[in-house]
Parts: sequence; structure tokens; C-alpha cells
Amino acid sequence: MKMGVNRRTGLSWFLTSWKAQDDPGTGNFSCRIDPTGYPQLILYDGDAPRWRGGSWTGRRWTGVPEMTRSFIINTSYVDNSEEISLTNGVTVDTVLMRMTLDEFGLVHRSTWNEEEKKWIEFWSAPIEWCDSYNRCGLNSNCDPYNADQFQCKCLPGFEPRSSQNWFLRDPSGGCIRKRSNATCRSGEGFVKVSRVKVPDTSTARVDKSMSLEACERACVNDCNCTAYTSANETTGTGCMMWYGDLVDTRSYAHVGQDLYVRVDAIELAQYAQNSIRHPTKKVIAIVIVSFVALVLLVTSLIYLWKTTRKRRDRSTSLSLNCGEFPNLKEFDESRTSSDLPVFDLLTIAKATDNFSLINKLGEGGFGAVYKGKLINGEEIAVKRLAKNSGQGVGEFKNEVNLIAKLQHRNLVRILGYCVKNEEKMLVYEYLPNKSLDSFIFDESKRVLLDWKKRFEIICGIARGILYLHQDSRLKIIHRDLKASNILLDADLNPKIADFGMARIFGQDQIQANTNRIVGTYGYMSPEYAMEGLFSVKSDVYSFGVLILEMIMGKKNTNYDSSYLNLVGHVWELWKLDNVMELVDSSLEESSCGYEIMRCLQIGLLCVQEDPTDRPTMSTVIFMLGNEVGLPSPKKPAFILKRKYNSGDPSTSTEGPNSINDLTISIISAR
Ligand SMILES: Nc1ncnc2c1ncn2[C@@H]1O[C@H](COP(=O)(O)OP(=O)(O)OP(=O)(O)O)[C@@H](O)[C@H]1O
Repeated sequence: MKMGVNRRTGLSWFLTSWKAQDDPGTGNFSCRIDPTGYPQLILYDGDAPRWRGGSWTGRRWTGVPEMTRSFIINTSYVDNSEEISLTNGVTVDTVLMRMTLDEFGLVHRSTWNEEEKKWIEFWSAPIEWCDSYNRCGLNSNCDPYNADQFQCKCLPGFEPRSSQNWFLRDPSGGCIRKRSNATCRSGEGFVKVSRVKVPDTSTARVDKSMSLEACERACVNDCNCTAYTSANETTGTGCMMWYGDLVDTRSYAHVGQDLYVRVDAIELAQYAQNSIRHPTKKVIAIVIVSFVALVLLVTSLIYLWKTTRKRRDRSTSLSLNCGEFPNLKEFDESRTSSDLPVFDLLTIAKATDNFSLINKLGEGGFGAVYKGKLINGEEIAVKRLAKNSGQGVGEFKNEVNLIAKLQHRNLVRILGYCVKNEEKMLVYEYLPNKSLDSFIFDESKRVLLDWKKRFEIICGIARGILYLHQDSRLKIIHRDLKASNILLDADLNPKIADFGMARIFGQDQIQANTNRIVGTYGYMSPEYAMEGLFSVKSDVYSFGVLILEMIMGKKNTNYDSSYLNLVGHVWELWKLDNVMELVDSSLEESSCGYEIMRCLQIGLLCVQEDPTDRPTMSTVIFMLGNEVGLPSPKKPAFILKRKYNSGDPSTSTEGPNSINDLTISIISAR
């Protein structure tokens, strides 16, 4: 298969997606070699880049680290005045291979399995959050191997354009130079960023005959040069230089190119100091850094003196002496990800004692959940999905594999899945402390959660939702956040469960089964319950209800007032400045009244009637973590008990409710 462009005729060979799986009309996505600047493989969504395979490094695309020597594809890359192309062949004649671009904008490489008579995928892109084009904004690096931290980092010498947005995990503003007036000064050098997909090369300049050393000299002597690397990874030769902003860099665990980013002398000295940890080396480093600082001081003084003199002499030429510094290695962690294991039905049946009633943990809207124990002693929870989901096996596997890529300490971990005929099952880690509702709504167990623990749980849930909404590559709206969907591990850390159900049971399946439960009364936002409109703000609403329930130790729906539900009662007492009266009595001893009040206020902000008034999850996390002033909440939605609520969905409609082309099923209380 050949992809590329004939430079003379402009004829291009590329992949285009279908409109849908059953509609071969021209879809939105295309994957092509773009000859602009230094040629790159780019996946487009319309005209906008969606993923960048990047430039050819001599043996692979810079953004496809899987293309190693053992890669069974035989490639031949051509870049001359006639054409620019890559031809893929296979090294083994018996292997049948294909590359496809599906209607969701994913490129797949698969091989034909003769025994099973089906295509087996062995590679696809984009997969990770960091794969999205320019994910972290300009002059940044997306590093997926820092599980607990924000994946976006500014490149050396840069800082976030907006530190507040960056803190709130919105990297779209990108990064700017720390000292913008300090470029092209004496003592500048480069910091090496190891194992990366190098930035977009559509504006890069390349000289294939230069050595890497010459490349460094050329870059340092050109004030506009912002970074360089070798153009050929195999030989380590050739020179690729960037001018201006660096776009779409990301880290890899094991392979990748070394990018040398221009930094000023201060930054360079800091990197030198940080990179040396050994005590004797540290002393040497301090001596070197002090010496460098002295040299810098002297050269700056000379420079100052020279420029003033030159200005005085009305001389127009300015000559700068940019010093050279050793390249420095950046430390990074390694981690790999793989596809989700497939469990066979027999293993699961054995582990759950044939789905015995004794092992049944409960039953939810998507099916029953069983506890199981694998032969190696590992405890699991198996969710046996209702049979009539209407979803195809291939589609289910795809979704599960996508969802498996979502990893966060506040999400329940999926260990694998099982598909056999009608049966579809998801295997999760088993969480011994069951769900949050079994604690907060139980008089005797509630006391086990003091305020400190409850606050930690609230923050953990918030972080998990933020990950689903913003930080994961799928952007998932949970749609059924509630106390019974928050599981607690052995240390009572919260883990959101059922987060993939919203996707696995997509719109079509919901349409096909009008009894499907897609939300729970008491936690559903008004716009979702009444109009079927859901967004990240509907999850914020449910989260708000959850906060109030955790503070009051009472269920929103089973509340013992005559006509108000819990949210309504909290609101009434909030207006009277008397809300502490309602707080769970086991928290009364707590000396954290102020913190509890703040949390209450955040909860009320989340349940406001108008979704645009509700904060986003990133703002919620900011408000939880910082003592910033909080806005006054407006009246919440659904404050009356169900039978008094004119907007109660269960009394107003039954069956599907189609508004704005969105069909949802209407729920009843459980
Ligand atoms: N990974 C797990 N470890 C331990 N218990 C679990 C696990 N997953 C689910 N459970 C338990 O299984 C029961 C059923 O869970 P499930 O999520 O199917 O239903 P639900 O949360 O009650 O309702 P819904 O389907 O609306 O979310 C719950 O009591 C829950 O505590």
C-alpha cells in the first residue's frame, strides 16, 4: 500500500473514512502525507489535524514508536523532487495486512487470521490522551507517564500562559517564555528532552547534510531558532531546526527522538543543578554554576558597556556571543499500556461458583454483579450485562478496550472482559468496602467516616469526574453518579464505578430498550430528566446532590420532611442562615464547621437550576482546594419531593422522550 503525493501532478494517495459503518460515502476523516515544510503523516478531521504521525525519522514516523525493527511491515520511504511517499509491504508472504481509517477517525492496522477468519488489530491511533494534536497547547510537552500528575508540562524555559487555567487542567493557552526579553542573550544553550515525538515540522527547516554538532552551532547562532534535532534517527545526522512556537510534542516510554530546546543561561544553569544528584557531583556542579554565573556577570557587564558605547558611537551592528553548554538529559518514567485481557466464560463461571446467589453482590440497571475469586487468589467483581443491550460484539470489544485505557486512582479498575454468544461481562477489581451509600445512609457505619475522611472522599470523587470530563481522551459523561456508584477500597478511598456504561450503552441501545435505566431519580439534573439534555453539567448536578447527602448523612429522595426533599430543605435553611442544624450529628464534634459550610455552599452551587450557573468540575476542584470567595448559590432545581414536584419525570411521561434528536429512557426510582 502506498501513501503520498506526486510532487509534479499533485496526485495524492491517502485514506478517507466512510461516513458510517454501513455508509461508504466520504466521511470527515482523512489520513495523508502532508508535504508542507518537512513532510509528515497527518490524520485530519475535515481540515483540522487530529493526530500527527509526524515526520519520517529514517526508520519510522516520529509519532509511531511501535514501528521498530521487528515490525513486520517492510517500508520504503521516498522523498525526492518527483514524489514523497511511503510504501508498506510485509516481510512474510503469508501475512495479509491492511490499514484502515474508520468512521470514528481511528487508523487501524490489522492482520488476517485464517483460523478465526477475521482481522486482528495490532495497532491503532490515536489511542492516548496525549495523541490528540496540540493537546497541551503551544510550547508544551504531553507526558502520559506521570500517572498522578497533570500530563501537560511546559517545555524547558517556558511557563504556562495562564497558571490558573493550567492549575485547573486547561492547557489550551499553552506556554510562553519565562523571560520573554531574554532571548538571544549571552550564555544561551539547549536542554535535551528525551524520547519524544518532535514538534510539528510543517514550519521546520531541514539540512540533511549537516552533523548534529553543526546543527547545534547553527541553531544557537540564529536568534530565531527555538529547537533542533537530528533529521535521521538511524544515522544521527541531518539537521532539523524550528523557528517560533513548538507545537504538538509528546513523550514516549522507550523510543522517541531527542529534542534540544533553546533556553537562556539562567534556565540552563538550573537544569544543570537539578540534573546532578550525587553529592560530589553536586559540589562540582555548584562550582561550575558559580563559575558560569561569574562569567555571565562579566560578559553581561562587558556587553552592557559595549552596547552603551556602540549606541553612543551610533554604531548599528550588534554582535552577540552565545556561549555553548553541555546537553542535559531529562529524567522520565517508563510505563506501557496494553489491551485488556479477555477472560473465558469457564474461568468466570468457576470464579463465581457458577454465578451463585451467595456470590451475588447486587443488581443494577445494567445487570447483576457477582463476587469471584480467580485461581491465583485474586478477588474480582463480575458485571454480567443484561443480554438485550443491542450492541454488536466487535463494537462492545472496541468500547471496552477504549474504556480500559482510562486509568485513574478514583475510577474502579477494569481487569478484563468476556464475550460469549449473548453473554457480555466486565471484570472489575473487587472493592471490599462496597459502596458509599452503605456507609453514609447507615446510622452505625456513618460514624466511621469523620469529616476529614468525608472531605477526602468528596475531593477524590471530584478528581475522578474531572478525569472523565476533561483529562481522559474519551470525554465521558457518567449520567448516573450516586452514592451507590461510588465504591470504597480497603482504605476507604473512593472509586467511581459504572463510568463506562454511559458509552457501552450508547444512544442507540437506549433507544432500543425503553426500560433501560440511564439515571436515578434524585440525582438527575432537571434538563436531563425533563428534556433528555445531558452535558458535563448534569454530572455536576449529581455531584452536588452527593456532597449534600454526604454532609447531612441523608438520602435526597427518602428525606423525612413532609414535602421537601433534602436539597429543598438544605436550601430553605441556607436562606435562613441556619443550615448547620441539618448537618449529620456525627460531624457535630468536628471542629471543621467552616470547611463543612464551604462544602455545603459548593454543593448548592452544583445543584442550581440553570446548568450555566453550575461550576465545571475543574472549578469545583479549585474551590475545594483553595480558600477563594464563593458565589452565592441561586435556587436549586427539584426541591420538592417527587409527588409534589410538577416537573417530576416519572409522573409526567412514560417511555421514550424525544427532544433535540436525543432519545432517552425515562427513569423510575430504585
Ligand atoms: N467492583 C466492585 N467491588 C465490590 N462490589 C461491587 C463492585 N461493583 C459493584 N459492586 C456492588 O454490586 C452492587 C450492584 O452494583 P451496580 O453498579 O450494578 O448497581 P447499582 O450501583 O446499585 O445501580 P446502577 O446500575 O444504577 O449503578 C452494588 O451493591 C455494588 O456495591
